[in-house]
Amino acid sequence: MSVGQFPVRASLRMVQLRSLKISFQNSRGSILGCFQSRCYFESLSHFVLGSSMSQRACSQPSVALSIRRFSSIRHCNFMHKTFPRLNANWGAGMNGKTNNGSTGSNGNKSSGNKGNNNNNNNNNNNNNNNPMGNFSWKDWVVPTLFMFLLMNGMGMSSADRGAQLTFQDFKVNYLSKGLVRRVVVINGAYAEAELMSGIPRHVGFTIGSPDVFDREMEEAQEKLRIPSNERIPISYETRTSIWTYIMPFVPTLLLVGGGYYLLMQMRKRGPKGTGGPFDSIMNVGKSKAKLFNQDTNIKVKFKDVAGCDEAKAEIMEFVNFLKQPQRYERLGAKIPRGAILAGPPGTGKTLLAKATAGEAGVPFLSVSGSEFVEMFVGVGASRVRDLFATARKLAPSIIFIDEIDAIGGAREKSPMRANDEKEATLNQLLVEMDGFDTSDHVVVLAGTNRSDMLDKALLRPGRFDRHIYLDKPDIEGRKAIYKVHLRPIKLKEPVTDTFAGRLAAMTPGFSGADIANCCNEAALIAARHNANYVELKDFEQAIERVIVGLANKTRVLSPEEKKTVAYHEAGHAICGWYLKYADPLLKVSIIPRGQAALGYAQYLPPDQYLISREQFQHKMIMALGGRVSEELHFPSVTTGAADDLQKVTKMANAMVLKLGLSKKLGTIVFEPKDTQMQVHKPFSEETFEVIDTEVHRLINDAHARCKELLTSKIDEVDKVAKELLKKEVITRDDMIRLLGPRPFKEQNDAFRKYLLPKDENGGENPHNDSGKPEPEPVA
Ligand SMILES: Nc1ncnc2c1ncn2[C@@H]1O[C@H](COP(=O)(O)OP(=O)(O)OP(=O)(O)O)[C@@H](O)[C@H]1O
Repeated sequence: MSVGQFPVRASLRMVQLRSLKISFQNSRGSILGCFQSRCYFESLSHFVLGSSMSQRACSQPSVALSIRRFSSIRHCNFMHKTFPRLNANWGAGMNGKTNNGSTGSNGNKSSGNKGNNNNNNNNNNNNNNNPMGNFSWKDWVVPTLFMFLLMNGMGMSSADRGAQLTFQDFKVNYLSKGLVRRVVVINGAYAEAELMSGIPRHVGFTIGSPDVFDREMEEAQEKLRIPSNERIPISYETRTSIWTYIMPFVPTLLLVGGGYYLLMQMRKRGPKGTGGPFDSIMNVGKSKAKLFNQDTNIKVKFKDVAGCDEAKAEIMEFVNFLKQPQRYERLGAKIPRGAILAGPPGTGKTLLAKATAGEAGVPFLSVSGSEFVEMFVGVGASRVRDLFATARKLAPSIIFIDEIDAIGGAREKSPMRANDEKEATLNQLLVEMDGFDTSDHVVVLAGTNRSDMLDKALLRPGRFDRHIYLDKPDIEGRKAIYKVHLRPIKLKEPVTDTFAGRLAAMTPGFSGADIANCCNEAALIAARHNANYVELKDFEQAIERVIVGLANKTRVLSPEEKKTVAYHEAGHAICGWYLKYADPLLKVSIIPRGQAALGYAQYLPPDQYLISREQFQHKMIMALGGRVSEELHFPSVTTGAADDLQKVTKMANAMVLKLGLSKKLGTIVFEPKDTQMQVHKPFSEETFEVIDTEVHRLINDAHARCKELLTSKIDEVDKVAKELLKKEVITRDDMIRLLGPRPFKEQNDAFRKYLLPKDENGGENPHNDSGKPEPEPVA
């Protein structure tokens, strides 16, 4: 009996048994199809044979994805399509039942007599309504493949094994009835009996061991009195599953597949345009330079770079060359290939390079020296090659390498300390700069804070022929930079020369970046107070914040500590007031600020390039003012002068060792360069002793002179300290009120020009601020 001729009786029995049904559903819950294990059909045939084995037979490994009432099989298109005859019979059976008034599989009550045609129509309707129709073959492939593999994975398909029995069942139902043609023992563990005819063709059962099975078969046949020449032949086979071959490769396949999938995911999720880490591996040798051109529109122009006119003039030549190369070439001039922009941090090197590109209107490739450095040898060199190749393609163009010291540092002489990757990168840079001739119209600009440590080969003419030094701006430079950065700031009045000059005078030693930061801070402070404009007081606060840090409100000093700080700062202030070469005093405060300062006195040093011996000595006396004041006013001194003492020692050492300002030691310098390690002392023991005594003498002298000064001004120190304790902050005006005008003319011209009130600094007082003759400086 074939499955196609499946009788109604059997199907009804199955409904009662609530047998297995495998269904595939998509994510929306629609049934894609269902699948009935062969064992299931085989088990049906056992019912037909009147066997009670079907339930056991259905205990085939659990392949069911969902177990439902068998009746819902009506929705299974797969069954309808695959087994049309079964489908027809099935429909007849089910509907035959419902026609009799019982509840149909879908719970609907049917009425009226409808023949098979109607049933088929119903089925067709069901098919049409079936959501499965919307799915493509792809929806079938994965689940079907999965099922196939799963069933193979169970060792052998149910078709291989036939119905599952016990040896006892086999003896009673098959052997004793003479239905068995032959038996095959598979893998020594499973016996498959081929039947004479009918369905199933095979039945099977597990055995303990072949020997025992042989014996039991012998005994069973003996008991059944089967003559020895008619005994069932038993053969032995070894069968292997497809999985036996596949399984060893599965971990590898999973690893490779998983890795590939992860890479793909990372690539998808990487930052836009970069392609994620996958791309970074692939493009490891590519230059990371950022390209700016007319499209990306470099908005920086020379007018935005203030206070470095000489540097601008130098670099302007590059711009002219890139704009009109023939003007130079027709006279046989070769334009310099590159320029090193050197100088302290924040002095506008990058800004100047950008402005050059902005003015020239040519592509600008900007890269940082550190971007060439990679763990792998050769990557840096490859990036350099790529950078220059790109620049040549885009010519005329500008390459800007910021922080070139990262790759251009002097090569190590000792092989022990050599760095292959760094040297390979530098060599490639040297080659590329030699390699392109001036007709390439590529200009290389490089920025560094440490031009002293660059390799000499890089600096020779023909490579970086121009060395442009950008120093911290002087008062006029600062004024110009303030004017640039005040442009976007909302002030009450338009920026005047005096306003910018006043700010510039208050910020000696500030770099362009400091000034930009200061302007921004002032705007932030004004915004914090909800002000409509940014005012001078906001700038003053911002400057104070940049110089000495934020007021430290959490650091609370005891009254005793506060008194010590007040006298300490008053000592500094008095020294500053009565010493001829002291810088103008702006403010004294005993409010703790920043990390360590418990108080501070703010002076305005001039832009000064030469310092005399007297000026040095006065600076040392001023620095010692705090400690000496403590000595004079308290029984014991504190640690508060640690920083001052460090400064004084440094100054004394510099005077003796570096500046030739010691009379005893004379004009000899012993200060080693910062870059060199000092192994041997470059002086004899006698000279060492002289140095030692000279340093001591200078400090002791300064201390004695400071003590002399503060003892003579003990009342003034007292007044200032008391005022400080009362107000915490005193200004120059308070000092004038307490002590009278300073007896010396201020040395700082910028201070006199922008910060001194007119009446204090009128043309009538050429000598000093008080109008009295200057006293003799403290000798
Ligand atoms: N001469 C200047 N004129 C106007 N603004 C300036 C000037 N110099 C510096 N700045 C301001 O300081 C910022 C930082 O300057 P820049 O990056 O050019 O400094 P740098 O010299 O390259 O510093 P580093 O050596 O640390 O790289 C600039 O964006 C600009 O706002």
